[in-house]
Amino acid sequence: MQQNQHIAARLAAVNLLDGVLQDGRLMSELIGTLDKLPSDDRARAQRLAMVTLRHLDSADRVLKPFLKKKPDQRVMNILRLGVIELCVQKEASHGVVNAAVTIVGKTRHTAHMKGLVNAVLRRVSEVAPEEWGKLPSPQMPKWLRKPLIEAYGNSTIQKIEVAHAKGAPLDLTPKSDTKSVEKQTDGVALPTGTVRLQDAGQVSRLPGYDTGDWWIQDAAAALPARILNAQPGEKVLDMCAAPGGKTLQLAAAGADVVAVDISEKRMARVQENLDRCGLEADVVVADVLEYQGKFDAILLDAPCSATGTMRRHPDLPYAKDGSDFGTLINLQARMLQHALTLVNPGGRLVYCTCSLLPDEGECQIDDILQQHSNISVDHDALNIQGVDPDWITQEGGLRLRPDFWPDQGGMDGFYMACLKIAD
Ligand SMILES: C[S@@+](CC[C@H](N)C(=O)[O-])C[C@H]1O[C@@H](n2cnc3c(N)ncnc32)[C@H](O)[C@@H]1O
Repeated sequence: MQQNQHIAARLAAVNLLDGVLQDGRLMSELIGTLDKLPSDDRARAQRLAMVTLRHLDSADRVLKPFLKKKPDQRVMNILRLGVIELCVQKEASHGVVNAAVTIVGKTRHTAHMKGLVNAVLRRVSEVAPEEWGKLPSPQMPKWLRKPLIEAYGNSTIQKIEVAHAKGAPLDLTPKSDTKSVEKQTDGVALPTGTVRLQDAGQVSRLPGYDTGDWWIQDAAAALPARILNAQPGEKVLDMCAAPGGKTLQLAAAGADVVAVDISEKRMARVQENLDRCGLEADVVVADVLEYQGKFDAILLDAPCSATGTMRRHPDLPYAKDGSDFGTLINLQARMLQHALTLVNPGGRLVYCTCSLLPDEGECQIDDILQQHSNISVDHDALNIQGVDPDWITQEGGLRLRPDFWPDQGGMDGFYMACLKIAD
């Protein structure tokens, strides 16, 4: 029975890999396919698929000498999963090889590859686990690596790849008191006030979850709202708000917050989070491009490539190929232009994206500054606790990268800038 369950989880992991690598779908879109599995198997399947995607380049390097010709994608994914189980999960070789052979035998068009899978994984199990630690960090796919090397240079990209391979810890934003959240969760407070947990386990079981003392938010993602520095009673618009980490920060600061997002489903999560944390905001489902009103301060967290979140979402560079980035860059520019019409004179706007691509960050701000003589960058806004002056860019924004804070567990890639609108 136990053995069958493990086969079920491994089979589901291979199906997830097929979904990402063959069909170009994100893991978040595929999770629903696991609904029939018991929760332990579901978690195991997701974990196995995520670790395999995170180390895909290394798994392929290990397999290459043992394959005269690359087999079809499904067989390749079964082999990749086997390599990861042997080299990362350190599972016993007989169980890994038997499971892989069983899975390859389950599908008619791959069943004839049982012998190859058996032979390759047996040979991998003899040499690879020891060699694994000597491999370079897995590289991201070329379509993304190339523009990022152009933007940051080869050595920075190598450091970012080291950070991606490590994955991400769990970061919490305290509702009010950092010290008590640090103590309650046994976490460590980072210089910017985020509390970081290395081995969190199930989030809803952590102390302070039910009482809404904190919410999950990467340390980098917590900075745009800190830079906006909303004041009690100020009228603040959170554009593109769901799932609501920044809405919660703005509401916790005592601002009068309107949170707008086009996704009804995601906005239901914003309301749930507000309720859990005992905070209030006006939650509106709408297209921000059509939304009207006047505000003292605006936070625009525009939809983007999400390339800054790859350490958390290793499926992203495989499910995407960059073909939709032009549309996103255009949408960001339109949202930014519209947002500026909603700010009161003398007000401020923080623009941000969880992207590593300068086209979605620095270039958007450069364009706005060229087009509007009444708008300037608020350099003083970046003067907040824990922000390293080295992170400040030429035009006055903040460029955050996964390779920053390497000894503390890194941070997501992010860009943000605070714009001032003249009176
Ligand atoms: C980067 S996420 C926002 C994350 C959020 N600010 C937070 O901190 O939790 C981008 C959001 O933009 C929303 N979005 C995309 N196009 C939109 C539009 N035209 N109008 C409103 N929201 C939109 C998506 O539904 C998504 O929730």
